[in-house]
Amino acid sequence: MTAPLLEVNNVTMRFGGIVANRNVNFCVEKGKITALIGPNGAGKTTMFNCITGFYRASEGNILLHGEDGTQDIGGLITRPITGGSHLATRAGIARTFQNIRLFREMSVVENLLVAQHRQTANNLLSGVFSTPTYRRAEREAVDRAYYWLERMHLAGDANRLAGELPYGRQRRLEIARAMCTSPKLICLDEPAAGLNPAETRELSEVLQILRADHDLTVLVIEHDMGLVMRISNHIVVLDHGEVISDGTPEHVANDPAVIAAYLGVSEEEVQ
Ligand SMILES: Nc1ncnc2c1ncn2[C@@H]1O[C@H](COP(=O)(O)OP(=O)(O)OP(=O)(O)O)[C@@H](O)[C@H]1O
Repeated sequence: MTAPLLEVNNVTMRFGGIVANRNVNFCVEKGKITALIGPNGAGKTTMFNCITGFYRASEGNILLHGEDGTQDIGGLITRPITGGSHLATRAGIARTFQNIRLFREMSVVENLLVAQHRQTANNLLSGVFSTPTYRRAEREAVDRAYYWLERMHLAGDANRLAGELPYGRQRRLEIARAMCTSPKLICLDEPAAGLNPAETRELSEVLQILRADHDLTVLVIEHDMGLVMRISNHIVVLDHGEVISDGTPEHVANDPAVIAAYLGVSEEEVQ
């Protein structure tokens, strides 16, 4: 096992009396594709929201390791005054959403430039006076946007309105936008939802290319088991908020606890 990029340690997340995640532990290895799966209501999206800094876990911690040290995601989002989920993005965690959230009235390329706002907007004065540093940052942002459009096979759509793209392309645009933040870890929430089989195949190729060519680490929630088994190096299974299985695709696919959870029967009935 290579070094973990992300560690989820004893995370419990409560909404009043509802326990969405209970004492969850798992690691995301650097340069691998890890899938988080489980039946509906298992707590996958809640876990994602904790990892990406949208929620502060009620208990436990989530650590992102990097060459620049270790960041505690819960600590970043609750930092006094400046804290928030943007600090998780800044630390190197990007995400896409179950329901696509693009700027629909902006062009495709504008969506990618907005994502790079932090890199380009050094300060107000450099923008007003269009200093050489500011112009270089702008050029780099445009280059990065077109680079990811090419990689996601969207270059021909650069000037179309994002909201006018077919659904499968909008999904790829969300991934391109996340990649423009130069993440260490990209978290994809049901990227194949609503895609037809051809689009799903294309998505699986894109994810494998991202991992192989860019040494990217991917954490994905997905219900399409064909896709999960094809692309994942490691699978974590949640049921009723708890981890019930963790291992290779072969291990998880043959685990009686996982089969029971998906069939809605007890483990003894499967064995
Ligand atoms: N903001 C919230 N307030 C109260 N309960 C919540 C909230 N978010 C999630 N829950 C509850 O937590 C549990 C886990 O929900 P979650 O959305 O994380 O599951 P999931 O595995 O992502 O489900 P699905 O596969 O259907 O998207 C559910 O019982 C859900 O009703």
